Amino acid sequence: MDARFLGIPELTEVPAVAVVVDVMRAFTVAAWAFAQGAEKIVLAESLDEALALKARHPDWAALKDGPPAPGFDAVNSPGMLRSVDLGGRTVVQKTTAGTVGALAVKEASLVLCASFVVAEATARLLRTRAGGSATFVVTGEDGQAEEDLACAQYIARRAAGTGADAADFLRRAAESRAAGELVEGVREGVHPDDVALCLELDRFPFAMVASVEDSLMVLRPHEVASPM
Ligand SMILES: O=C(O)[C@H](CS(=O)(=O)O)OP(=O)(O)O
Ligand SMILES: [Mg+2]
Repeated sequence: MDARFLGIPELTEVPAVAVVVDVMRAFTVAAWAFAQGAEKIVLAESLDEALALKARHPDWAALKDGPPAPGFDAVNSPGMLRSVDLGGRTVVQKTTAGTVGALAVKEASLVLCASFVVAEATARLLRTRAGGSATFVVTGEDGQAEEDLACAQYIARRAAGTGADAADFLRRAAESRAAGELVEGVREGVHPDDVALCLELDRFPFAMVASVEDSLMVLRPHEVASPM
């Protein structure tokens, strides 16, 4: 597979196929939201847009990163979200890196949002749909976030059918600055299990596909059949 790895500021043209990677924590959280029953996730451009959507749809659940805030129902923490029943609900998500990265490639023909918990399903979907090339958006730290780069490189290797020892990639993520900040309590809205949950390889069998629906960027789970 012809894979390019770019930070959000480096996205100067619209890629055909984009894989937007945010391990800690937006797209681990998104996968957990689907596991908890969410029907879809609307990726909001701003906190104000998230609140406006919530005001228009009071039954939707609004989620942001950082500390809890008035008007929001949840924070960007897989450890906290895994005990919330989201059956049939729409979630509105706004975070610092992940949702921004997905919105930056909203015009691509195929947009996948990914993390380690959906790595194999994402790679499998790429094998069938990518046509041999993909741009991986490394959302954290302007493309330098080690947890996102490691996950992107792992998925690219799996999509190419190249052998990849997951342990090396997971170790890089575990030693990343983001993991350290989450463990040390530098970041807010954190559950003690968050880092471990972000490092659970292939916890979920679905990939996550984002597309524009009624002018909103909407993320949905996409079941990927296992090879026979
Ligand atoms: O919630 C997160 O882990 C980060 C935000 S911050 O670095 O904690 O402020 O957002 P994400 O978009 O999920 O990287
Ligand atoms: Mg991140």
